[in-house]
Amino acid sequence: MFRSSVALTAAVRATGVASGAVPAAGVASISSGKRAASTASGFKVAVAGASGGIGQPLSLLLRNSQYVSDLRLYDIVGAPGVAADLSHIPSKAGVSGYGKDDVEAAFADVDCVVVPAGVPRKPGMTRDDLFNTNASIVQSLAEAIASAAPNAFVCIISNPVNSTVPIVAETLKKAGVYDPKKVFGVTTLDVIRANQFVGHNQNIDPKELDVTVVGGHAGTTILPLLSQIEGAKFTDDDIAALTHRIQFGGDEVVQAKDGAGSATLSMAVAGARFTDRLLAAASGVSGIRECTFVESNVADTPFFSSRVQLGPSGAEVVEPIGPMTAFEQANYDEMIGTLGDQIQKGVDFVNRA
Ligand SMILES: NC(=O)c1ccc[n+]([C@@H]2O[C@H](COP(=O)([O-])OP(=O)(O)OC[C@H]3O[C@@H](n4cnc5c(N)ncnc54)[C@H](O)[C@@H]3O)[C@@H](O)[C@H]2O)c1
Ligand SMILES: O=C(O)C[C@H](O)C(=O)O
Repeated sequence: MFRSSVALTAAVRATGVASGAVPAAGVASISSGKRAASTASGFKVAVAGASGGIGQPLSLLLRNSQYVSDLRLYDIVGAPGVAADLSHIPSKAGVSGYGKDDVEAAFADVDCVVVPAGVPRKPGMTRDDLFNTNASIVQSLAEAIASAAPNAFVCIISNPVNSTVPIVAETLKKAGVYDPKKVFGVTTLDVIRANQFVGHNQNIDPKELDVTVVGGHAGTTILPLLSQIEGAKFTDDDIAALTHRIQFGGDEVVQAKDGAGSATLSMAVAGARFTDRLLAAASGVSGIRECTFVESNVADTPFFSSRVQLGPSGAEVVEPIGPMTAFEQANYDEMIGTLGDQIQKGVDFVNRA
């Protein structure tokens, strides 16, 4: 009743991460530091930044995904240790860890690379303040993907997403391997926050919701379309307060962690949900529609997060934004220039002289 018009529940049940499904018990066949050979049907998935605050719980969740047969953990520090730890969790799937100099081996022929590598915010910082450090990290990882896994899906978590996704796209273009259907900015945390905050406001189970959140992933560029939630009834004050909380939910966590980083556990759940659904769609499960930041022409910027129909080739159909209220349109009009500037900043970074 309250859901957006999507086949959400079926998709959740079909994928497994959300329900914590673990494949049948077996002996982990791969020890850390070695290249994995798949022992179960599924996809080869690499996590870049696997030892970090997001990387570890995300890898744990992906370890339990029915769609992952070979999990490669890459980080400049600590990945073999994380892989050794995960390898003791019963699964037929392989898991292996790779250090600083082994990025090519980590990514070799994988089907999907998920990237939570890079520094997180501290209180008082914007996501854009991370650009100077994270732009180079993401660019170098994109170069390795272009070389070792040119056909892989690439799921970018590293901030500022509004700029790091264009950096990946431009880097892959330069290498001649860019497929716009395969590069995704992971904005799922905005969606799960919206589900949680709206669910409590409307007194319904947040797990029954799948709020459409469009735009980008930074402050006012995050635009939840609360008017598109079927059956919900909001006051104008609710809409203003919920919209602001969804836009600035990241700041709540940064402030509460008080210098120790930003959202990690909720992001791991969001990253695992997106990856699992992408892989489910790639394996032939139909009807999967997720909000994600992709190249498209549905808005006035070359990249935009909106609902995307996922399939074997990736982003198969980018759906239009749909009807917006005057409040939502005003928010869109106010932020779209900023979003365009942040995208252009990423493009310029790669194409600088
Ligand atoms: N998209 C989102 O919704 C979202 C949500 C939360 C955090 N983030 C972003 O995710 C990133 C990671 O956050 P975190 O809390 O996990 O940070 P973290 O510092 O805990 O972990 C980052 C990891 O990246 C690794 N790393 C650094 N350079 C690397 C490289 N060149 N190759 C491989 N690994 C490298 C580090 O060694 C570290 O283990 C940040 O940029 C943060 O802003 C995005
Ligand atoms: O807020 C941050 O810096 C991390 C992340 O983008 C979030 O939305 O929690």
